[in-house]
Amino acid sequence: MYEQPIIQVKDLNKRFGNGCHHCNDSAEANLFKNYCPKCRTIYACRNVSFDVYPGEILGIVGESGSGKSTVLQCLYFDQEVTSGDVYLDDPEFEGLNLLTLSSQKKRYVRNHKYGMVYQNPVKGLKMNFSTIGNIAEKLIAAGNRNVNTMQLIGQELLETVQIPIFRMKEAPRNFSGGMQQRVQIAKALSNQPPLLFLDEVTTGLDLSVQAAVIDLIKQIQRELQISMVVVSHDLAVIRMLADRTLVMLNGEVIEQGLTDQILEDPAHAYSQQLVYSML
Ligand SMILES: Nc1ncnc2c1ncn2[C@@H]1O[C@H](COP(=O)(O)OP(=O)(O)OP(=O)(O)O)[C@@H](O)[C@H]1O
Repeated sequence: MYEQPIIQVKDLNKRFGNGCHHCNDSAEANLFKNYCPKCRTIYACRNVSFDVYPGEILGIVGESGSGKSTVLQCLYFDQEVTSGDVYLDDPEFEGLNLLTLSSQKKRYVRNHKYGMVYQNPVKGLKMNFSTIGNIAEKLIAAGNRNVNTMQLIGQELLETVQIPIFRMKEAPRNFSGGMQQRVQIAKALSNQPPLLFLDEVTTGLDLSVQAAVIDLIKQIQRELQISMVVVSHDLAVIRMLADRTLVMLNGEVIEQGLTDQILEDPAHAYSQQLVYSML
């Protein structure tokens, strides 16, 4: 049976700067890497298009500065896009380009339909709130009001991400990097979003903690069947997590396909370099 993508992203563009006649007319031809050598406008992502299917993990891999985080930030409305269309398979938003919604509606989408785990936990958590308070914050934003229910949901989520319940009143600033990422994951899952964005969630963690966070993400995907977009500069992380992968370079998607296919037979020279550097 043909399955409808949970999210469709079409021709997403984000530039930092106004552009000039040199790059506006023909960005493709006149850029050096991802910027215009005349006006220094940065074309952080250019014509990025992809679909994510229900229960699928889509990986986005590429070197630092290739535009991976910008794509997630545009989808999560942290950045205003320059142009592009994003459609969610949801009766509430049928046929609506999410990028053109009012800020109130965008907030609604963030609170009810999306979860986000940032590379830097400081962006995703209130470091001085209690851990359970951080989860409650997202639950309240999603419309929950019953304190007992929120407490129960919070405890269940902390169990899922293996944070001891007796530490739930502690602030995340007391926790290790791996624990902070786990709290972010619990918070992101609290509104039961159909779609989760994860930005370099294992970067900066030591190898055994990285492996534990990756196992947790796989377990969540298996048990909850949430669709995910996982961004990493590390192809080894993408290999462990993603069903399909986009390879980005200088703001563009240069290759996409099944992760196994890209690993076995990378078509683009840059993807080949990424794969060989992993061996
Ligand atoms: N607020 C900003 N102002 C100007 N340029 C920006 C801004 N944010 C990102 N950029 C530029 O956009 C490009 C893409 O950055 P982005 O952070 O998306 O890359 P990335 O692939 O996620 O790399 P990293 O993993 O190092 O964050 C880079 O050239 C970056 O310098």
